[in-house]
Amino acid sequence: MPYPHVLLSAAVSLDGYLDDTGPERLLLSSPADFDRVDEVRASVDAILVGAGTIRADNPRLLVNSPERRAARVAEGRAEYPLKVTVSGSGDLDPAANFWHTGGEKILYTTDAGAKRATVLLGDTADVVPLGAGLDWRALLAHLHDVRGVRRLMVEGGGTVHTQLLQQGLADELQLVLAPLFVGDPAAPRLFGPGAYQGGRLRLTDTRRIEDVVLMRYEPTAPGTGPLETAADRHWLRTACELAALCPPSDTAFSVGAVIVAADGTELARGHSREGGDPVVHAEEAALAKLDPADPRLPGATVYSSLEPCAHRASRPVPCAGLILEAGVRRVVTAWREPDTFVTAADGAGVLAAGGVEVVTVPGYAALAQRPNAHLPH
Ligand SMILES: NC(=O)C1=CN([C@@H]2O[C@H](COP(=O)(O)OP(=O)(O)OC[C@H]3O[C@@H](n4cnc5c(N)ncnc54)[C@H](OP(=O)(O)O)[C@@H]3O)[C@@H](O)[C@H]2O)C=CC1
Ligand SMILES: Nc1c(N[C@@H]2O[C@H](COP(=O)(O)O)[C@@H](O)[C@H]2O)[nH]c(=O)[nH]c1=O
Repeated sequence: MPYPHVLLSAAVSLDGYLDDTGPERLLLSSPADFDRVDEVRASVDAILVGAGTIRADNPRLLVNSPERRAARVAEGRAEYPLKVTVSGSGDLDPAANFWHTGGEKILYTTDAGAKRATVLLGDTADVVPLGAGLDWRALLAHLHDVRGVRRLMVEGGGTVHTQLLQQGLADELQLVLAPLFVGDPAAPRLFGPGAYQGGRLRLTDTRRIEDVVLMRYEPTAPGTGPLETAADRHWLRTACELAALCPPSDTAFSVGAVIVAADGTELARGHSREGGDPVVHAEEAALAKLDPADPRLPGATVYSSLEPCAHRASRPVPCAGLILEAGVRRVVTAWREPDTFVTAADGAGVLAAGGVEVVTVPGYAALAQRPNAHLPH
């Protein structure tokens, strides 16, 4: 199920706080950084904040630059991004600036919250109940499928940021570190307690902006169950892109594969026909780079642009068998094998029968097929 690209944005003090406990919003960003935030807002389809931020800050969440708004309109987009909020209670102040500035507004809430919010808000906003609880995946799917949102900027607060990161739904973090301290344990923190990915995130950019530092990160750790995470999509895209390195062939697929440890460390990568071997497969090439006794293998995820093979003429063991032998318990793939070379190959079935969690992400099938466009499938 496709979701928007989710960008978490926040400014944080040196001691990790998002705000103080005073009545006014704490300005952590510098003037130039607020302008950068405005630029990011102008680039997205929707901006989301939690109900706690509406209560604490009474934000407008506008694109303030007239030039940026004009550019959006010139591109055929709405002048302002869609404004999105979440509330379990539905207890929202109808006089808040959020509802009376900018473009369209949407509230995601519970069934009980929707009853309360509808009374309070009338037709000021589109009120969308998501059931007894608030399911973030349902929210993201609704934004993508019903509202056409492809890029979502999340501007907090900490409760919302924490959930999206812990549930593996954040594609990107844009954090600004401000040179000041809050020092009040009652103040809201950027990230709360709970289960985060182990290991390190990927640092993709740093930039000095006056006296603050912008840091951009991407989560790296694979998901752990049947649902794909943002990090899974990142690694699967890498696998698909690796297939471009394959020497051309009219008699075999071009496939890329990456093996990633549970903490997000890349262990090995490979592609079809790598290193002058005319028949080696991507998963096989990647696994061959690892010690079979590597203790990280049982917790690792194999990403392969094409479903691992179930039958081979050129080798004794197909890739599904190699993966089982390696003790890997999770495989993420973009494209189920068509009948081009082997009829009814079912590598996913072989893996599942061996106890491996196989996750297929159809949204990446076109990318996996691109280097194989000359083959019938
Ligand atoms: N420095 C910065 O960059 C930023 C700072 N901030 C600061 O953050 C603080 C607010 O953060 P915080 O208090 O964590 O509030 P949030 O903005 O994260 O909102 C939390 C509220 O959202 C609703 N909500 C969130 N998740 C769920 C869920 N799974 N199910 C149901 N409802 C949910 C609930 O609303 P309800 O209570 O209605 O049920 C909850 O109380 C403010 O002080 C603000 O200034 C905010 C944004 C950016
Ligand atoms: N304090 C703080 C942020 N706070 C965010 O900005 C929102 C208010 O924006 P506006 O409606 O335009 O005034 C607020 O609700 C919160 O999401 N953001 C930042 O980049 N840096 C900061 O220092």
